[in-house]
Amino acid sequence: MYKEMNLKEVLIRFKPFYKQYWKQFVIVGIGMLLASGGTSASAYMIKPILDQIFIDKKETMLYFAPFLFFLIYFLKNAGSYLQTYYISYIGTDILRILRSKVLKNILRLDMDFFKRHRSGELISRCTNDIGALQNVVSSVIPDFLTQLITAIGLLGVAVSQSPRLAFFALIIFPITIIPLFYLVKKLKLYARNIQEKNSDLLSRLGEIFSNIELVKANNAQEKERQKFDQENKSFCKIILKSTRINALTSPMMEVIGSIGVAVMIIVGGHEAIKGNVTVGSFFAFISALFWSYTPIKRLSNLYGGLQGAIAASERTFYLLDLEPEIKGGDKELKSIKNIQFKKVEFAYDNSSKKVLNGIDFEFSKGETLALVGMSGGGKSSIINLLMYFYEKNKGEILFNDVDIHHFNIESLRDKIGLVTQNIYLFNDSFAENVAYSEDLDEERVIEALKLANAYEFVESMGGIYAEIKEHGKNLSGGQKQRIAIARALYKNPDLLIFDEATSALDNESEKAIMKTIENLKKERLILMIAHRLSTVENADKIVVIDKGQVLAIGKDEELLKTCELYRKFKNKEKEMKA
Ligand SMILES: Nc1ncnc2c1ncn2[C@@H]1O[C@H](COP(=O)(O)OP(=O)(O)OP(=O)(O)O)[C@@H](O)[C@H]1O
Repeated sequence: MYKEMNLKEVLIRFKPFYKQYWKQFVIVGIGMLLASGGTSASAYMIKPILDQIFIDKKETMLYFAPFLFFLIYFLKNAGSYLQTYYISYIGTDILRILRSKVLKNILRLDMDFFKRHRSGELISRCTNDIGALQNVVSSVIPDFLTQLITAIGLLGVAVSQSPRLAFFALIIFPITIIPLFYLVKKLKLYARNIQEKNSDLLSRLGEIFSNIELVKANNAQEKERQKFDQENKSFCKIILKSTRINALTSPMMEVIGSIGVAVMIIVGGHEAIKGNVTVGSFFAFISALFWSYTPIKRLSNLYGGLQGAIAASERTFYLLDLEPEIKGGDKELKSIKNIQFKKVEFAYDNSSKKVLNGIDFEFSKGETLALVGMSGGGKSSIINLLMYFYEKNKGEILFNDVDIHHFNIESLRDKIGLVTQNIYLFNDSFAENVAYSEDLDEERVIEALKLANAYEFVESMGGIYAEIKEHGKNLSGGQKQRIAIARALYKNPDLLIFDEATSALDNESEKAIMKTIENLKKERLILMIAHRLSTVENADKIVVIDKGQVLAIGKDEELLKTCELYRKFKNKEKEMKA
């Protein structure tokens, strides 16, 4: 699904982000040089201390050396501080930008994308994956660079003390690296699996909590826990596998490395006995070699950590690169006067199963159009196409005689107010919920609430600035629906769409809202879907949809005469009422 990347590709992708931080990078560079140089300088100091103080017994060195030691350690640690803080600053800030870019791009994507990905998975991508990158950018990469410079510096000291001994060391050194390659490959694979399992885990939790009523009503707590446990177990299993490999790297390298150091003691000891190197040089050499072992070992561990970042980068850049298929055009939709469907065909997911198969209808400003028909007939799919959530496969959807694909998507959706069965409320005040995407205007909020027959109950709950808690859990189904209707009305759209929007209302409220809708229609187009035919019998046009096709179009009394399916629906409703 996402393109595999190597470290170089990941670093290249980060390049545009790095540019603005050049000043901080200069400070980090100075810090790194000081920190790494300090370690090498301490190793280098061993030779003059041993040779001049202990062997040549020079007293001046006795006073000079401790001062130099303090200075070296001061600079080394000041460098370490500068490097740690500024690299963390760069990392944190880059990831703040990246997180925001990822969300911006995700929000641009087609509705289809959101149907294919579970929300838990997307949350995990925006938090865990980017969190993994943060850890790496602000700690692993700088640590990696410091350790690398330190190791090079120390090896330089070793070479300067005795090139002959260093030559032996350099033969042994690569042997310790070989097993690393195998381990690192494994670590990358595990890192990718860990991130996938983690997002599975979050998705499952998200599903449990958002369906909590269903879970409790069916006493499915135990079943859900068992399903969660399975995911939880496989998540832990993969973490342990990765930890095992990670934990193995360092000891393995140390054991192999100790053989190398043992050989160096024999060879170096011989050289010292023969007088080819001074005692100071020998100790400086061995110290540099010993000390270089710590950064090399750390490097191997950090390289393992980098694999996690590469896997996280693959997933993050995949999201950042995704393009919506529905792009729309440049034309601004200023107002809607007329809407026409001409032989529209549509299938979800490019499948061969056509959900709409040649839909034709038309309606204009001042008219109410109702879509009725059997469940699964394709009514909501028509609305999905009108909102441009999906692209039709064939035919034309015309707004004022111009096809939908010419219009800028934002300008199109600005002109449409959509109220669906699913009500979305935010933990915010009534006023904020009604004004939602637009600026809050108190008078307009009150007017919209009054039109939606909701002002009275909002007043009784503390007024328009009272908070809606837990996504509307303190409201009844009908109350929530009235807030959603007020939100659609606040936008003052040209086209109002009600998809089963009055189904949760009692008869009184429904009648009141239908009256409002009737008053609103003069300046607008109204599209309604309703299972209760009584709701739509006053519509100017009723379109009977069956199996993705238009069976008949007409007013209530016409359809009662001409359309058998409509008659059947109407009779069924009468029987139910009786
Ligand atoms: N996102 C989707 N992906 C794939 N198929 C879908 C999707 N949404 C709906 N369908 C299918 O499209 C067909 C038409 O569904 P649609 O929701 O448009 O019907 P409807 O007339 O609005 O039904 P209802 O009255 O029950 O809401 C159904 O067979 C449904 O299974």
